[in-house]
Amino acid sequence: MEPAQREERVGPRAGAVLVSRSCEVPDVSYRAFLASHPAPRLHWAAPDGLEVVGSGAAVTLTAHGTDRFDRLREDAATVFRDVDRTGPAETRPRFLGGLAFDGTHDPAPPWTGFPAAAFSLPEIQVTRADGTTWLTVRAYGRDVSPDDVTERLDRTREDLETLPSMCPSGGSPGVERTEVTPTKAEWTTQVERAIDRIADGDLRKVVLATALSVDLADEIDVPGVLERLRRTYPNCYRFLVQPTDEAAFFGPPPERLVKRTGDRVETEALAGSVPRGETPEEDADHAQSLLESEKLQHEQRLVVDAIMDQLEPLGEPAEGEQGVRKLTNIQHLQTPIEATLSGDEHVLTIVEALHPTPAVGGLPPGRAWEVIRDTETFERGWYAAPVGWFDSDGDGEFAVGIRSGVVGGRRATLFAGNGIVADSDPDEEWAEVKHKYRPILDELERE
Ligand SMILES: C=C(O[C@@H]1C=C(C(=O)O)C=C[C@H]1O)C(=O)O
Repeated sequence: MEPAQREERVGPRAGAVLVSRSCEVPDVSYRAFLASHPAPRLHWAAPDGLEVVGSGAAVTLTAHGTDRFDRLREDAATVFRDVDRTGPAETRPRFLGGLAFDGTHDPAPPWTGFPAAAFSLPEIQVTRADGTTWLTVRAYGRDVSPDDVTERLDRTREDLETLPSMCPSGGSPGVERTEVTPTKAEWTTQVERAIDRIADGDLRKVVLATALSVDLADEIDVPGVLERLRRTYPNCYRFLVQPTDEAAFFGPPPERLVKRTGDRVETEALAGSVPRGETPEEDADHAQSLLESEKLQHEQRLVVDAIMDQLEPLGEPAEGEQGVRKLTNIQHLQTPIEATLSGDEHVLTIVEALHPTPAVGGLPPGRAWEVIRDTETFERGWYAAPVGWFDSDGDGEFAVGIRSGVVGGRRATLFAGNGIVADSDPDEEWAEVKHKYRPILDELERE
């Protein structure tokens, strides 16, 4: 099914028009859509509503370096300058994509095809919002014919009707071998060194991550996995960023980095973790220990205060009531934070101000990043970095790309990290990190 995989990315250009046509369609299986459309493929689902799936890229914005956010905002403004579109607000152009953890990221394997920032407007997109499903077809260029786009919309609508509404489950690929970086012994040394640095006084918290390299017995059915994650992690985001057939980054992250709607900003501090219990009593005991732990409350407080400080220059932040966020495999301390913007700040500006929060970086941020770079022996790539969408008004929503992995062929690399503070215990932190692999690892292992 069209469109064919493209070698070349189409970037923003002066004088080009974005032509977009949409129509309402009967609900479509996202899994079937993804399975029958080639890369580039994108998927975004927020737990409270918007679900988007797309194939092809009418236009792609990429950026590298410390000014990558400025570059994205400017290039997006160029694309949005001339838009010819039909359809309701739900189908307005939303750039979907994300960024690498670090602006100077170099796309070496397993991150082939993932620049330091990349956002696209899919050529074919299905949007589900407020119980309605829409199909959108787009083209971008200097001599795009709107009639051609309308014709393509009609053809694509017919194609969609032939998609099965349910597909048989592809099953799990099976795991042949796993290798974790660092080893348990190396991790213990890394955590002890981080604790020493904290004792020295120039570091308060650092999030150290691990990478699990997995050799698969078979190729993975990513659309099938995303469909199953909808059921196993219903209160999480779900995303897929797949620039080519060679590499797909995906996962069910629980953490919101930011949602901007007009002058309203919603974010959260999510830090401090305990396992779920086997019984309701054990589960409640774990939750209680989470709330009562001085160490975990300290970790959470550092994140809340940092986010409040990071938002302060942009508006008026307000801290909500702390609670326990229960996921299928783990529970976290969570504090919602809201802000009213004082100016018309683009969601990318807020992303830039917040990323990385000390939930995935540390404190102070510059020092923590130095420690991460000195310590971790693999590239974070897009792990723990912003993934989401933005529109022409500067509204948008981003998750933190954790509980995630990048897969190509029969090799998957999963990532998981944990916040290290003064009284961290390497063994406990190790056990906790392993829990964070579960959402994807469970899908890779054969039942
Ligand atoms: C870094 C990760 O998770 C983050 C770290 C947490 C912690 O230290 O307790 C909890 C939630 C996330 O903000 C991860 O999942 O890889």
